[in-house]
Amino acid sequence: MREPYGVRLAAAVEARGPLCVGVDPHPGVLEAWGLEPTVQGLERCARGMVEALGDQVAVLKPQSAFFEAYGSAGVAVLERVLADCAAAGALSLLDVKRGDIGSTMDAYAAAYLTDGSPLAADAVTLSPYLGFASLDGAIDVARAHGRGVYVLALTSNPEGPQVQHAVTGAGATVGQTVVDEAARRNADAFPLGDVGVVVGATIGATGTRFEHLNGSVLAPGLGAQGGTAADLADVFGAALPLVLPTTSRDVMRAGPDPDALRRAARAVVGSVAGLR
Ligand SMILES: O=c1ccn([C@@H]2O[C@H](COP(=O)(O)O)[C@@H](O)[C@H]2O)c(=O)[nH]1
Repeated sequence: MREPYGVRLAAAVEARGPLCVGVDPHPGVLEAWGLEPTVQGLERCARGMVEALGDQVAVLKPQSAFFEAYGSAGVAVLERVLADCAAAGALSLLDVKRGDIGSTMDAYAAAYLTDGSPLAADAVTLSPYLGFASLDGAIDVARAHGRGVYVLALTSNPEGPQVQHAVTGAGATVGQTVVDEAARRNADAFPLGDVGVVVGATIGATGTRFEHLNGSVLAPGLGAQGGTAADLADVFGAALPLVLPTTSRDVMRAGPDPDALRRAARAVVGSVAGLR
């Protein structure tokens, strides 16, 4: 029986430091690595990232879109990348941003959160815009299998505030509502619940309150999107101990040399570890 995701995440961060490195085999990254934009290039890049960092960082986050772009052969590479993460001892967080009606969410949960599925990851990203409760079935499946979810709350892109800063009938912003719904599902968990949220490092001070969240906050946007370690302090303040910063291109551009990738990842850990 696998321990709960929140327990496994806390242990991984304690052992390896607070960092999630994204595995985004973007065409520009393949080119910089001297690889062709082919399935072979995709596999060399993505599995090279896990070879270099799988025994170094707490979490690796493959971005599904860059694998799906190559069709079934690309998805097969993603399956191998997820298996590599498990073998290397890094938690895998599959960035798929799924969100649908409950019955369809059950199928996504079977694909990404169920033991024995070739695409199962330790955690996945989910979108709450069909209503947070539409995700409850997937959250239940994640829990039953010692896995976790990260729900989009305040994303790192400049278009996010149009939706996420809107105020609901109950008087809270949409982003705060997502954080509060996650907090309800994490009540009483120790040291962290299994329902995380995604909040960009780029969003500035929004006044969003995290004190009851009791879950992980995935913070994308460092590096290529302009976010810095100092921004994390502004965005999260006292909630910094919950924050799992994530960066993809900023580390990947150091490759393909494995030592250079490790140095790049260590530099990011160093820049954020002192803030916590
Ligand atoms: O709000 C969000 C949610 C997810 N992402 C994803 O994270 C990486 C960021 O890549 P960088 O190269 O570090 O910019 C990418 O896969 C996004 O889809 C995000 O950026 N913001």
